[in-house]
Amino acid sequence: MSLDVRHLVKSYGAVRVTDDVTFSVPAGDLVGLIGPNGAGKSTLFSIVTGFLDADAGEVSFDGRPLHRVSASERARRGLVRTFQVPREFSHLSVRENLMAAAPAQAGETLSSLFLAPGRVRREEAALREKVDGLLGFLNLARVAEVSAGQLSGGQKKLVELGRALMTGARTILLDEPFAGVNPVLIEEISERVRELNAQGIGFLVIEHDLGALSRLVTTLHVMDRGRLIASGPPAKVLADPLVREAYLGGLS
Ligand SMILES: Nc1ncnc2c1ncn2[C@@H]1O[C@H](COP(=O)(O)OP(=O)(O)OP(=O)(O)O)[C@@H](O)[C@H]1O
Repeated sequence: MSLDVRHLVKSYGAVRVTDDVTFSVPAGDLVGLIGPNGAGKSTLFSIVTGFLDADAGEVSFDGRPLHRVSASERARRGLVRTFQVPREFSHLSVRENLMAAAPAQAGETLSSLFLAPGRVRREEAALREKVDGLLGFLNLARVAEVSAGQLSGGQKKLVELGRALMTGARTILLDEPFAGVNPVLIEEISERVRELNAQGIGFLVIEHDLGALSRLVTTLHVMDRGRLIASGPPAKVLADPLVREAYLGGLS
């Protein structure tokens, strides 16, 4: 399902945090979004996934405009984000975190518990099977019963990915999946993303680890001070003098 962002504008006071941003994530593509601190990347994610309203511009998913569509409805349609700081339920186990991310089940209404017990049982069995499958796929089976708050940074990122997958997402926006993650788990997360992408799930990934991101994505978009300044294959984009200048400027 393609994601299309057209002429997106968002200001805080006099500062344009996203300034006429236009780009697409074609269905099933693997795309990176980079830029110096404060460039506007996370704000863009929040607008695309419905956590924040834009001042102007349009976001469409699968050809349908998302104007006034809530974040939860966007998730139901298959467009889901993760957060820079994972938002797991720290006191719940990893398994419970995944269960809690599933779309509403028939068993959650009291009436269907009485009127359709067979359906409720079937849905619960299917849910358990899905969670077991994901725990195995994400290499989290060993820690399934551990409180999510006790996991390493990288494992928490895997739980976030698992929670996104539980919703049935078709396009997932990952906000800094490698931040605070050790190199071994960075490779593991990358591999899982590649496998999911091979199954047709599209990704848009914000990341400051440009080496790991470049090995993962086919296209990079670069933001600087709210504007999109470059797009293309990673090697070409990272060699672009305008991009190098943006990063050096950001470091000074
Ligand atoms: N609620 C807000 N009110 C005012 N300014 C904000 C708000 N949220 C973000 N900003 C500002 O908007 C700009 C863009 O922030 P944003 O978090 O989108 O950047 P980013 O590219 O994701 O940065 P980083 O890589 O550091 O996470 C920053 O200057 C930030 O201070």
